[in-house]
Parts: sequence; C-alpha cells; structure tokens
Amino acid sequence: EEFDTSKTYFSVLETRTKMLADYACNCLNRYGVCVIDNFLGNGKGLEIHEQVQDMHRKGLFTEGQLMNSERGNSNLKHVRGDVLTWVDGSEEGCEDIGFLVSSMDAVILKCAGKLTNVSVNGRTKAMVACYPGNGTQYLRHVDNPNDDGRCITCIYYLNKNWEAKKYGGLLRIYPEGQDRVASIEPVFDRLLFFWSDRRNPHEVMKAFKTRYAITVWYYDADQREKAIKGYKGGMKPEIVPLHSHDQRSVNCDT
Ligand SMILES: COc1ccc2cc(-c3cnc(C(=O)NCC(=O)O)c(O)c3)ccc2c1
Ligand SMILES: [Mn+2]
Repeated sequence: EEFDTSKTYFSVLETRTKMLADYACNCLNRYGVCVIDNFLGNGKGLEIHEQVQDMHRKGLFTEGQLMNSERGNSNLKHVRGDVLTWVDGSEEGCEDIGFLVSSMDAVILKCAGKLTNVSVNGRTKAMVACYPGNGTQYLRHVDNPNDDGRCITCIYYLNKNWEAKKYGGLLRIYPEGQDRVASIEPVFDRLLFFWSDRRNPHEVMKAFKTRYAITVWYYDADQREKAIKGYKGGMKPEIVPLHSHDQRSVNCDT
C-alpha cells in the first residue's frame, strides 16, 4: 500500500524528542546545564533567523527592561545591552518562532517526572533578544534569585558561523559550588537548558556582532503557586500552558 511518510516522520520525531528529553534530564539532574546542537536542522533554523531579523528591521525590539534590583545602576546600558520583544508564536510573521517553542515544549513534556524536585506546568512567552554587537553585554546575574516560580531557562541561538574569538558574546555559567565555568558559544541551531535559580549565576560577555537568542522560562508548579500567593514584584508570573506539536495545550502530568 502507499508508504505513509507522514506517520513515519512523526514517529521518528517522537523517538528523537524522547531521546533528547532523556539526555536533557540526565544533564540537568547531574550538571544543571544541558547543550543540544542541531536542534531543528539548518532549514528551520534559517527560517527562524529570517523571522527574527524581520522583527528587528521593523523596530519591534525595545530596550531590555531592568529588574528593580538592577534599577539602582546609573548607567543602565552598563548592566545589560540587549534589546528584546516578547512573542507567543501565534503572531503574524512569528510562525517559525511558534514552531520552536512547541519543539522546546515537546522536549520538556517528555521530561515529566524525571527532573529532580521539579514539575513543570507552564512557561513564559518567548523572549526574542538581540545584543546589537557594539560591545553590549549582560553582567553576571541569576535569572530567578527570589523564587518567582521559574525553574528552567531554555535558550535557542540563531547565530551562523559565530566565532567567539572574533565576536565575543560567550555565555559564561559559573555553577554554584563548583570551580568549573561553562563557556557556551551562541551558535546557530543550539539549544541550551539550565536551572534558572542561584545554582547558575551567568553572564553574557561583550558581543561585537549582532547576537540573536530566543529564551523561554519554564515554571515549576509548586514554586509558582507560592510565588503567586506572595507576589512581590519582579518577573510577572504570567503563564502559558505547554503546547505539543498538535497545538493542544497539555499539562505535564496528564
Ligand atoms: C521585567 O521585565 C524583564 C524583561 C526581560 C528580561 C530579560 C532578562 C534576561 C535574562 N538573562 C539573559 C541571559 O542570561 N542571556 C544569556 C544569553 O543570551 O546567552 C537575557 O539575555 C535576558 C532578565 C530579566 C528581564 C525582565
Ligand atoms: Mn540570564
């Protein structure tokens, strides 16, 4: 009978997503950091890069907001120089970003029950960020220092032929209590997961070429519940349910 390629495609995708999830859980539980290269492949990666460049050209990026703690700093550019915009991936011209966050969700959904002390029940929208490349950086910080509910930072890099020696822009993570530094190049089609809390102080080194990244933060159900009750400012705990590829929003524990 007719060879059903679509079924084969989805079963291969399913198997690969499960394999990536197992790898991510092992790395996160053991090292607190996980790097996956060639996440979506050259074609899809280029489409996402194209959409982000279009958004940038249309002037949709704004100056990176500063958290209250950073506001005290007089020269705001000095703390962080990224410009950014938030998308949920359903907007006009953001379809490929939508595909990316669904692919991130698909991996996280398959991690259910296998991440130490974490039960993911949602995420932020996608933050599309650009370091303009005029020596802009992001000084050492912790994404979630005050238990605002975010447990995993997930970053997808879009930068073709990135050479850290020439363009800088390394992400440096200083895992708490370890004398090791993770230096991560923001290379095209690279996906990165790391715990968002104090276990992973990190910085973005000065970038001398336009540097694009798309980030989502995943929420832990319990921590977010508590954060909502005692909400005291900071990253607003707006939550997006996870979407697997058939666009149904599913809860991890179903
Ligand atoms: C209250 O509104 C906002 C709005 C946006 C915010 C964005 C960040 C942020 C945090 N981390 C990084 C980072 O570490 N990037 C690493 C890399 O690009 O390799 C980054 O680029 C941006 C933090 C707080 C925010 C608060
Ligand atoms: Mn950060």
